[in-house]
Amino acid sequence: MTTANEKTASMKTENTVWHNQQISKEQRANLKQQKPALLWYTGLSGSGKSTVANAVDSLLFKLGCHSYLLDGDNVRHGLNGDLGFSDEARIENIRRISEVAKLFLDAGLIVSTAFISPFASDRALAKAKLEEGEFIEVFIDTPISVCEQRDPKGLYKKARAGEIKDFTGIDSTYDVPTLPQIHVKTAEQSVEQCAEQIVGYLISQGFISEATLG
Ligand SMILES: Nc1ncnc2c1ncn2[C@@H]1O[C@H](COP(=O)(O)OS(=O)(=O)O)[C@@H](OP(=O)(O)O)[C@H]1O
Ligand SMILES: Nc1ncnc2c1ncn2[C@@H]1O[C@H](COP(=O)(O)OP(=O)(O)O)[C@@H](O)[C@H]1O
Repeated sequence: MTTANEKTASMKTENTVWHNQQISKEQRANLKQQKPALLWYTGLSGSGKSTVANAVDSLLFKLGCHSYLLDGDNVRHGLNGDLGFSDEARIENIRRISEVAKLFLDAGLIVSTAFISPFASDRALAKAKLEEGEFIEVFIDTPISVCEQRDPKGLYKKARAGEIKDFTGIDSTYDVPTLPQIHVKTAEQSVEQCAEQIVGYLISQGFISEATLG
């Protein structure tokens, strides 16, 4: 398996030079009166990543925050449309997402990413790209039995019938987060409760302040 590190090492960047920009990340964030953060949602298919991340993004919007949501299915329609679901493709998927998220943080935004992101090593690499404290792992913890019962896209049914290979939780690995900053259980909490818990964390950690809320 090619790791993301090996991939980066093989990139042809010898003749490119980094340009510092005149406007800093801090200036951009100050203008928005918030601290950039990355809410990194992870969980099985059907666990509720998109639903909860959308609820959080809507709440942030209503509160006057500047945020953006990168959603798995949507990003795979464009930027990552060339990637499938082998281990290698998932690693490259998460590598690209973490780089895009980093750019959005640089623009001063509160970013949400909603991808299965099954491998702990890739989530650790995404975290390592950011400044201390900016990476907030949000574990959408939903038992596979509940995900399978919900089956909003009929994918578990197809995977069980052998029509989809390498399906997460069935014949492809999911590394359960060991120390997520935020842990929500969608089988026990409503969407609203999950969203309030997550936004509450952002307020308690100072990413959103009185100034942001006006
Ligand atoms: N084999 C297999 N395994 C898991 N998921 C599959 C698969 N094939 C298609 N899908 C659909 O793709 C969505 C997951 O894409 P991600 O980019 O989040 O996956 S990953 O992070 O690269 O593992 C996932 O979306 P969510 O249900 O929103 O998680 C599925 O709709
Ligand atoms: N508390 C909850 N939080 C999130 N989703 C929930 C909850 N209760 C039920 N659901 C339902 O579960 C499904 C989750 O689907 P989705 O958000 O697309 O998950 P994922 O993005 O992880 O694949 C949706 O149909 C949603 O309405």
